Amino acid sequence: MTTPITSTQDLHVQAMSPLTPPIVLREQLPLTERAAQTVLKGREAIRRVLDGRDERLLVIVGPCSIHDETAALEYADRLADLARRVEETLLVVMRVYFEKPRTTVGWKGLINDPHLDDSFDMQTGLRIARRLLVAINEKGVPAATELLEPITPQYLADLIAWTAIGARTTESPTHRQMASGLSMPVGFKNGTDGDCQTAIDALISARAPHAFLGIDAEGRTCVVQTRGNPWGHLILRGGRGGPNHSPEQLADAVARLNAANLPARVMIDCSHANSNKNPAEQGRVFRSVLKRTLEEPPPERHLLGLMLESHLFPGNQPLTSNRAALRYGVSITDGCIGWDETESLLLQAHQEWRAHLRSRYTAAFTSA
Ligand SMILES: O=C[C@H](O)[C@H](O)COP(=O)(O)O
Ligand SMILES: C=C(OP(=O)(O)O)C(=O)O
Repeated sequence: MTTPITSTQDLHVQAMSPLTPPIVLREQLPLTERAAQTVLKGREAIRRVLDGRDERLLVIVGPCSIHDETAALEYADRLADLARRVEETLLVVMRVYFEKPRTTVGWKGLINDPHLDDSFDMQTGLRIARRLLVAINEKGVPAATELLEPITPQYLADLIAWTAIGARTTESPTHRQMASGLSMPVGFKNGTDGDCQTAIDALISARAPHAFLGIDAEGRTCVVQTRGNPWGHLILRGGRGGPNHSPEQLADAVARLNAANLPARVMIDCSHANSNKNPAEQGRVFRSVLKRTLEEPPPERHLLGLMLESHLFPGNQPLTSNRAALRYGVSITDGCIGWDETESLLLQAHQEWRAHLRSRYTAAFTSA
């Protein structure tokens, strides 16, 4: 008589439910011609800002997380109009964040739990995310997101112009490998400890080719071989010790990028630990970084752009699955600045940057 074999795996797994393969969702919600143009033009514009062919500032702005399609579309409409008004000086890309990394536990974003009730209907989450990205790109607004699950890009990456790897995953080999195969520029945040070396190591890693386990468009597990992504860049977001956007901290980051033979262009995230998670601080950080940059002589301009967490209305609110109890256009994750402040910050940046560029052109013309 044989002894029954005791099961040794899935001991802590409750259930597994198969998902529609990426190719099926992509066929059901296809990349339209207009959306593709927005993605391609957005990525090319970002690459031009990154390598200095375009002197505009890149501004990644939008909600901390998306939980309500209607509010996201209203935000995109407003941003489309504002982006046109400031396009001479600012390249505006909307934060359309569907995946939230958590320090411990909490709501993990619209893809993970679209009904906000721990039902984890990711099939619907992916569908809403894709539908929203098509609609936002159709409005001519390029989209930025954080990619957290390495499965997600097969479902959505054709609609993304710019990606972040967050503070909690910058050190993860999986995310560095994923970034090495992504088609768009990728910003790496410094780690939650505030040290930018983790992100610099990530930049080196993501520029290199990798081979790793992933999925293809049909959803089959496969070996993915990448070419390396040359469009990685550093984002300073502060850390446990406080903000890291001071002139000295920026100079230190630039020195480290130079030492690693990486392009010395840095984005400053005005939110997160750079504002001590206080949304009221974001405007002050934005204005102070901008003012400093305006005073720097042009060849030393290391500021690539700025990030703002902004929604239709300021602040945040506790999450509840009772949607009727949620205030419209208010974040359910980190506190955001409201639309009025967003508009005034971007318009002010536009005016100051335009005056700055014009005075430089005039000086160049006069001295020629
Ligand atoms: O941007 C959002 C949050 O800062 C991030 O998801 C971490 O949030 P938590 O520390 O509240 O989990
Ligand atoms: C989670 C985010 O940022 P960080 O990784 O800097 O905490 C974010 O930008 O939503």
